[in-house]
Amino acid sequence: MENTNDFEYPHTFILLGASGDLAKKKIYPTIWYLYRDNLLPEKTKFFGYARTKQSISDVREKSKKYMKVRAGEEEKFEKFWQANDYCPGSYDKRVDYEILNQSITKFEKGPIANRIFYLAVPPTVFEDVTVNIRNACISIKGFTRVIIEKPFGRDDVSSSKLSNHLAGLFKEEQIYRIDHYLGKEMVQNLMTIRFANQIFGPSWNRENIASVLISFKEPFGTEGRGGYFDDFGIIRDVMQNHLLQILSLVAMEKPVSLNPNDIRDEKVKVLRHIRPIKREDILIGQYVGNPDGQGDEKLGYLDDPTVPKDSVTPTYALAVVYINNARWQGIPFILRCGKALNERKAEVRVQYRDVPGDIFDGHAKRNELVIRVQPGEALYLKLMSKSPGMKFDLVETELDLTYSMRYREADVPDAYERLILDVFMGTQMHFVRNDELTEAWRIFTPILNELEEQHVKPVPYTYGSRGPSEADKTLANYDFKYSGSYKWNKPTIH
Ligand SMILES: NC(=O)C1=CN([C@@H]2O[C@H](COP(=O)(O)OP(=O)(O)OC[C@H]3O[C@@H](n4cnc5c(N)ncnc54)[C@H](OP(=O)(O)O)[C@@H]3O)[C@@H](O)[C@H]2O)C=CC1
Ligand SMILES: O=C1O[C@H](COP(=O)(O)O)[C@@H](O)[C@H](O)[C@H]1O
Repeated sequence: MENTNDFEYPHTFILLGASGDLAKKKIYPTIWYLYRDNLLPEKTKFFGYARTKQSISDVREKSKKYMKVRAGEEEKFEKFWQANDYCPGSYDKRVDYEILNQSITKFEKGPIANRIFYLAVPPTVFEDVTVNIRNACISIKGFTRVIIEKPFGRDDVSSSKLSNHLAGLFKEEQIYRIDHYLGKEMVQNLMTIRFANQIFGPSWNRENIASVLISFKEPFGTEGRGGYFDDFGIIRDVMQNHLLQILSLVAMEKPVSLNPNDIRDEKVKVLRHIRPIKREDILIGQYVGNPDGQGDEKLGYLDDPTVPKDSVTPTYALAVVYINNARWQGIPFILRCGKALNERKAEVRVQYRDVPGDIFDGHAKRNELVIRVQPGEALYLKLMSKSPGMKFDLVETELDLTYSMRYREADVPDAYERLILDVFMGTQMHFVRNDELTEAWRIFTPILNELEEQHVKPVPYTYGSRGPSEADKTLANYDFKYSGSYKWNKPTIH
């Protein structure tokens, strides 16, 4: 067949679960921004599909407050909604998908037309939806691509069942598993930082690096979403996917090329060197209310009415993984994530070893390369310098690449914008391949089972704190040194 991967052909983007939260808060705004910026094929038609009986005007109304329309963009915004349609239907009845198919076909003029399905639906209907797309809706004159959202199962067995199910319906190159952290600017920058700078390559190993800390922090709790969360917990929600994806980009060997499969081959390879996490290598926590806090901060996880009163689901976890290869053997990679903490932050800290043969009476602190994913993308390298002036003292300082200062005009796109555009373009570099998923579950399933079977009680930490007090001791035990003496002189913008 002719290469159909061309933006001149008609494309249809079908959003299943169009009545849901993700759709209104994230996907409709995202496709609008892509449309507004003329990034999509000109002949793109959008279809919403869900059980709710409503019109496209209702969808528009519900997503209105999440979509930014700047002055002068009103006309384009109207055109965007004219390119949208909504088709109500059930998830399990083939006949409804046949009606959807007929509606899509009406717009597919010409010999070639492509379809992209975005599954913003709960896992319970996932199998029905994919079977019905395959049976009634695939494009017969172009490509069909399917975007799926986590959870990709809840352990190795359920994930492999899901993978087998999908493999029976679509080829791997048709499946786009979203981990939205792979769409974030600084996560995408990891490969560039590592492989386009000779300064880092030679020291990126066990001889020079003492430990690596990869953190995710959120300043809010489950806020009524505890029902979903309680079945998964923070390890499945954040650590097994987002943090492990970051780890594989930090630790993998240089890929043969930028070809998506060459990159994903290296990511899988590094994961294969990790043994499953052991009980002694993990600390779990659950937040409790802060009586002195404001509003929601007063409430602990167990106060969420959608959470069982005796739940032992962790809302915080710190786990250490070791990569048993020549580059990293013995070096702790510390993954740390939690909800209801003191701040919103996602970052990687690569901490170098102490300087050998110290001539500065122990005043030389460790170098640390910090890759700040959010908020406020930044890359800074903490280093020692002579204090300016007559004295010969040491001062802790940094080489600082703060994006908002260095790239003032740059517009850093949202993760979903990049990822959805990638699907139109057919590049799978920033999507999770099936074998990556298998490895991720191999590493995490035994500890998840052990924690659940033994009903291990998480340690309490206060809403709004930095997490369980034990965590800093654990970090120190795994050779992550915090001196507490570094001060950042925030530059002022002139
Ligand atoms: N370009 C930029 O944006 C730059 C920003 N900065 C800012 O300067 C400030 C300080 O820099 P930073 O790199 O964070 O350096 P620090 O070494 O001062 O702090 C590092 C982190 O260590 C953690 N920490 C605090 N107490 C302990 C402890 N007892 N044991 C172990 N860890 C501890 C905290 O994070 P946690 O609670 O997550 O553990 C803290 O953020 C930050 O706000 C940073 O964002 C600095 C340079 C450049
Ligand atoms: O996948 C998830 O990520 C969000 C955090 O995403 P971010 O882009 O805002 O950092 C988290 O709140 C949610 O629990 C989790 O499922």
